[in-house]
Amino acid sequence: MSAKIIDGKAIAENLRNTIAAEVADIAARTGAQPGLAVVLVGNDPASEVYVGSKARQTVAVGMRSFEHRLPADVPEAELLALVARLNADDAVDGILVQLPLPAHINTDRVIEAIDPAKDVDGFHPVNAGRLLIGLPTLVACTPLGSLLLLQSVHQDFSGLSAVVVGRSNIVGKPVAQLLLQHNATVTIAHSRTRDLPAVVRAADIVVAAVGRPELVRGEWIKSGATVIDVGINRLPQEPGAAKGRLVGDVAFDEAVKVAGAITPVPGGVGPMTIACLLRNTLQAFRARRFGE
Ligand SMILES: NC(=O)C1=CN([C@@H]2O[C@H](COP(=O)(O)OP(=O)(O)OC[C@H]3O[C@@H](n4cnc5c(N)ncnc54)[C@H](OP(=O)(O)O)[C@@H]3O)[C@@H](O)[C@H]2O)C=CC1
Ligand SMILES: Nc1nc(=O)c2c([nH]1)NC[C@@H]1CN(c3ccc(C(=O)N[C@@H](CCC(=O)O)C(=O)O)cc3)C=[N+]21
Repeated sequence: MSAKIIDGKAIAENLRNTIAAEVADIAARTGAQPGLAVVLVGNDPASEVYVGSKARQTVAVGMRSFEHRLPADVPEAELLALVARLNADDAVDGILVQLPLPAHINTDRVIEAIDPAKDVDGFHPVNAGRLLIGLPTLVACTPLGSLLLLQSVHQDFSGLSAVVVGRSNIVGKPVAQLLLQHNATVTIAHSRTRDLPAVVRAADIVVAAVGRPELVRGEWIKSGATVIDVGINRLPQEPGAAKGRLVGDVAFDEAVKVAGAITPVPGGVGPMTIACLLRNTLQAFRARRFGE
């Protein structure tokens, strides 16, 4: 038996279409338009690609896109000053500072400088804390996208055991919180976990957010489990190829034979991340301008 492939690309497109319709409706009624500011420090080629596609999709759903590019050696104070200007700019509803930042910049300080009401990444301690407590908030895009993909398979997670591999603040921890909030029984595994294959084998839902190409093998997966592969790993370039192949944290070809449903890489969580960024921007816009 072969797993159902969860089509993140198609689900993301649906979500973007819904957002575009709502943006058009609000524009027709009020003349107001949501705005998203993306800040890129340095010129990492992968980040350039993401920032470019974010800007394109922002405009495609009818929002304003503001791109700010700063040199890799920009002083931290200058980045903080830009964030302060964006906080004060009424045309800006969402602010995203692309990570990772160069080593001389204190990432926590930059994240904490963002107005929580405009923190469409959901990384600010206020928003992370609200998620933990179960208050309405801006939820980090990749975790939210992962949840929406899971909800395309499972109505409810009651009685299901979920294993999240990875405990980063931007993916692992918030994914685990969302799963818990939706009644899964959640285990968080990481680099110090003993016998990871056995831990994963117990899971009805596996979320892999590790950053290790194809770490999770097919034989680790319980038959019929749902697998969400968050990993985006670029393999070394083969001779003659333009680019290295993109693979997830799960050995897809093996896991697809065992799982009940699985996300591909590319075309899984990645496209959902950007769609959820637009969703969060619309949410922040409504909250700021209409108090919704
Ligand atoms: N699709 C998307 O939109 C996005 C994809 N990603 C991708 O998701 C992946 C994870 O990203 P991120 O959370 O930022 O990564 P981090 O490097 O911040 O965290 C990785 C986590 O994996 C754990 N880990 C590392 N090696 C192992 C191992 N051998 N066994 C078990 N656990 C291990 C680490 O454990 P410990 O804490 O003990 O060190 C850590 O908790 C990456 O591939 C990244 O590219 C990230 C963001 C968005
Ligand atoms: N402040 C901040 N917020 C982020 O959300 C953030 C970030 N920094 N830094 C980097 C990571 C990574 N990330 C991705 C977004 C989209 C795809 C995506 O669309 N991937 C496509 C393929 C893209 C390709 O071909 O390279 C896919 O999986 O199908 C991937 C990864 C957001 N991140």
